[in-house]
Amino acid sequence: MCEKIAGKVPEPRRAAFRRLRDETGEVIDEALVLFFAGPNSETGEDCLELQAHGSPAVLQRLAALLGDFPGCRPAEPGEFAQRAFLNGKVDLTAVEGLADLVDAETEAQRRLAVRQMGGSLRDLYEGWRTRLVEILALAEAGIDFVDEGDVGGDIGHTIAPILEELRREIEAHLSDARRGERIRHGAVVTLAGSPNVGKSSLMNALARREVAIVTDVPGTTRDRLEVRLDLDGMAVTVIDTAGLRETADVVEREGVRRARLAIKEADLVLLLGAGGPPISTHDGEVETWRVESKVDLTGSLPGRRDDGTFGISVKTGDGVADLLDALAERFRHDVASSGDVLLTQARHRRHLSECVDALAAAVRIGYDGEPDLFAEELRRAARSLGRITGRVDVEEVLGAIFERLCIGK
Ligand SMILES: Nc1nc2c(c(=O)[nH]1)N(C=O)[C@@H](CNc1ccc(C(=O)N[C@@H](CCC(=O)O)C(=O)O)cc1)CN2
Ligand SMILES: Nc1nc2c(ncn2[C@@H]2O[C@H](COP(=O)(O)OP(=O)(O)OP(=O)(O)O)[C@@H](O)[C@H]2O)c(=O)[nH]1
Ligand SMILES: [Mg+2]
Repeated sequence: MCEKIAGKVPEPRRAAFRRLRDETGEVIDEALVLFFAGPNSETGEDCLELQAHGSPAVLQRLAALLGDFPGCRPAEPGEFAQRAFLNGKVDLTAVEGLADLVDAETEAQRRLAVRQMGGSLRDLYEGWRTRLVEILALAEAGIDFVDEGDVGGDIGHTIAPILEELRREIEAHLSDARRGERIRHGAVVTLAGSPNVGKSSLMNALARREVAIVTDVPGTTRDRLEVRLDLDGMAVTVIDTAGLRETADVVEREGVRRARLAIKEADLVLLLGAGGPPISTHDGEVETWRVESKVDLTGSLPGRRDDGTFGISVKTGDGVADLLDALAERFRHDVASSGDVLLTQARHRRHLSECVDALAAAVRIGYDGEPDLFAEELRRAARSLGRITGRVDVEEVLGAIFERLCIGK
């Protein structure tokens, strides 16, 4: 430890009150000081915290004084987490969990992130990797000693079902209907329909503020507008779009093109119409709910109807709460599953798919078919799992993960 502060550092993990002074003895601030002795700290290194009053003047003066300490400099973005990783305190999935926790807006996002930070994914993936490495050891023992004649024998029969079981487990984890990723990113609900049907009015009602311009001129909305809602713990992005119609106006035509894109990327489309025949979105793929708007004018029934459609009036407010309830209900399953061990990143999905491919190749080749090639596929499968937690080929994934974290994390 630096000799300037030796003897003045409080006992580890006990907050102490200290007056922070400059060289002349002038008091800069009154602070709480907390010392963590490595390796029992967040980064695994010695950490000294000065919990001062956060005004710009105090921080600037402290930063300047600390800059004079040998080896002291401001942290790079994500450097604390990076050091924790490099010192073996956490794996990559825990760092990703921490980054998600810092960004979490809803209860489902928080719960998913905190579990991941606590090692839920690391345990799962490292567990699979350990099993693979054991099988690999068995296979390699067979390969190495095959000339000696005795170990080879039945290895192929022993290994095949274990590999199949592993592959099945990983595939089940992969086919989760993207629940984890949807919780993390938020579900997307797109408001669509002809011009003037009240999409932007509904948007404003859902957002409880005037996000979108509303006028009685058809074709008012051209840009795509987004708001984030917290529906009983689920993050939902609602997108308002340009009314769908053929038009010679170049600007509006671009708006309609973007509206169609927003419909494609939606988890759910609310297709608004002022009664009359249903409007086609030209896309049967996306789940679509029909919403009859302006029921105060038509006299139609507000709320959810027996045929699954909704009636709303943004003017009187009738039916809007029912629609919100139904949306929350629609995503309740996702919120409930935030306590499960879920895949949360496309990065995990990619490596897991590689792993499954390699396992399938290994099974196809078979230990008895071509032991060297078989073992090579198993190594490829283990490497893919190792990349998720950061046990191998770390460099290429590091930057992408750590730069998401803010300075000082
Ligand atoms: N004041 C303060 N609050 C904070 C942080 C911090 O660094 N300082 N954190 C910053 O992100 C978070 C807490 N994260 C922490 C993570 C690990 C350890 C730690 O001392 N770990 C030891 C002992 C663990 C234990 O007692 O179980 C270790 O891992 O060995 C401390 C804080 C949120 N709140
Ligand atoms: N009476 C009544 N008028 C409504 C209701 N909802 C919207 N309006 C009116 O309908 C007109 C069009 O509303 P908008 O929300 O701008 O419609 P839009 O679908 O966004 O229209 P575009 O952006 O042009 O596609 C405005 O004059 C609104 O005040 C409603 O529930 N009842
Ligand atoms: Mg509009």
